[in-house]
Amino acid sequence: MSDLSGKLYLASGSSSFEEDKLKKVSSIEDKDADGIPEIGCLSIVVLGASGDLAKKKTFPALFNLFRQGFLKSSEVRIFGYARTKISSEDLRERLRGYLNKGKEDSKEDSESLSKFLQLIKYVSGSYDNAEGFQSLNKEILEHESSKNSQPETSRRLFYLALPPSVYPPVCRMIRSYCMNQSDHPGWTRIIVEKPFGKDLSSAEELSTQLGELFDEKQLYRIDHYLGKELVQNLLVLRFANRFFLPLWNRDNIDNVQIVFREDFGTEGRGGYFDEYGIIRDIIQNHLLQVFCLVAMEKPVSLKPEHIRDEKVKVLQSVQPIKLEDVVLGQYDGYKDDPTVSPNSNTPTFASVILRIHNERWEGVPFILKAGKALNSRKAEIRVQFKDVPGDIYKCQKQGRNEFVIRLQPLEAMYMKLTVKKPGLEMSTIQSELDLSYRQRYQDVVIPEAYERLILDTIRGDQQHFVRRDELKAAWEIFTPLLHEIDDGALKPLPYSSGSRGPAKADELLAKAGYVQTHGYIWIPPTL
Ligand SMILES: NC(=O)C1=CN([C@@H]2O[C@H](COP(=O)(O)OP(=O)(O)OC[C@H]3O[C@@H](n4cnc5c(N)ncnc54)[C@H](OP(=O)(O)O)[C@@H]3O)[C@@H](O)[C@H]2O)C=CC1
Ligand SMILES: O=C1O[C@H](COP(=O)(O)O)[C@@H](O)[C@H](O)[C@H]1O
Repeated sequence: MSDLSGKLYLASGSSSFEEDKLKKVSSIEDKDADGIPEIGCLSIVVLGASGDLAKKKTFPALFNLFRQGFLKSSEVRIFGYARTKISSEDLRERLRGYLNKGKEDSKEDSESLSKFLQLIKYVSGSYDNAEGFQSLNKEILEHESSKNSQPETSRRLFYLALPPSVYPPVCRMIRSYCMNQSDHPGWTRIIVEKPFGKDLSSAEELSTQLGELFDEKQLYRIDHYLGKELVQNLLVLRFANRFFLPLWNRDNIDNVQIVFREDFGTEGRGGYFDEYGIIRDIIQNHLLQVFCLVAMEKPVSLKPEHIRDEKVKVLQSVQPIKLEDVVLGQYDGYKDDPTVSPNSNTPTFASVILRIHNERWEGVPFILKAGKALNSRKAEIRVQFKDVPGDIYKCQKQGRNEFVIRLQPLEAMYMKLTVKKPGLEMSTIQSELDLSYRQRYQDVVIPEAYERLILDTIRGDQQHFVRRDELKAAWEIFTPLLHEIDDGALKPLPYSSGSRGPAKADELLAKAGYVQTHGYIWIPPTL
């Protein structure tokens, strides 16, 4: 491998550890989505480096990419930026504990951690004045000149791990002081975190502000659910398997559930959460993205724009949400958090039925359900099929066929089906065809969502990021309901922490046509 100046990476001072890793990296990493070589000096700036997301997700993802050879010491420098006055060494020490998790024993990991930490430099400054960003730019330029990098080939990635209220000033500062001077093949790319606005008008306002500063091609609106292994598998599953093609429609499918459950509350994030609530935190983005991939039509090709075109179309086919199709809940004890308003009307649980007005899905309810402080932690898609017509085995009493995609934990797909009960008698039972990833792919470490999405950004692949019109269509669906909640017209029902959520949600599910299978439970296989 060589960069544009003809330097050989493997011969340019890389450690043997990195060399080994580099050899494992497939050649695809060297090209971006347009086929442009993805090499050259890379500066990654984490804005909000002192925060929660940065330490829990962003830096660990960068470390994993480094360990696997996707970020090379010879090219990369990582800059943390925030207002907090700490030194580079302080930041490295803060991060060490988070990056070390589960890896303390391996000498190889501890060496690579030290090397990774050395790539990090911290710059302190405010989010709305020139001085800090000029210092940041100076550091980036120093890095670029130390690598003899020209603007034509330099790459600058800005990760906004910040509250959305500061996106506009920060983006103005980046635009004014920190842009790479060339867009081709060098670049400047910006990753923005959700929530992108609070409703349709605020999201559009934010999109307009960012759109005045950057091209859509430079903006990567991250939704980390799009980086999860089984979410990335959805289109493959649907469009590369003959099994599913004829079944995936209103003739065969009775209802679809997309469910997110957490067994802990808002812990430490009560102030943020109370302003947003579960619909803005989880349903309008994460679950709706999954919904798109389950319900959209086949794209013309795998080009990011073709996929995103189909996502927009299905979102635009969603009918206005009816209030009778919504159940909200708030767990007991939520308001004990001093950062939460004592009169809060914010839902920590919601079950919402979406109905699609198109040829494939007319009449099939999609139930999107999310809750905090429930009795388990999992995220899954549950596709329930209709009853067998002319049921000579009386299977109906056993329960319906279901196809379940378990996004987390313990990634799996299983199909619940009726089989003959083994033995002399002719009777039927529910069983499953099971593809459990931990058992089937024992040697594979499933990458973290953030890891994959940051790598996609470096490669210039926007497929798994939210496009502006997609975001608008998503807010169009939920804004009327959110305004009803914000105005207090819809109240959350109380539920006990550690429960299934409000009983009304199960009633809504039954009303939507979901038939619970009694006496059957899927048990993830053990190795
Ligand atoms: N934390 C998580 O698990 C997740 C977070 N996100 C999103 O990621 C982004 C960052 O989240 P998170 O790290 O939790 O946020 P934090 O509240 O930890 O904020 C990040 C940093 O931003 C600065 N900051 C905080 N509040 C303000 C403010 N009002 N004005 C200016 N600067 C401020 C602080 O740095 P300093 O004071 O040093 O400048 C802080 O360390 C948000 O958009 C969030 O919605 C998305 C998914 C999950
Ligand atoms: O975006 C968010 O996601 C997390 C859940 O992410 P997961 O990958 O662990 O499922 C959620 O806890 C948080 O409230 C929300 O902001």
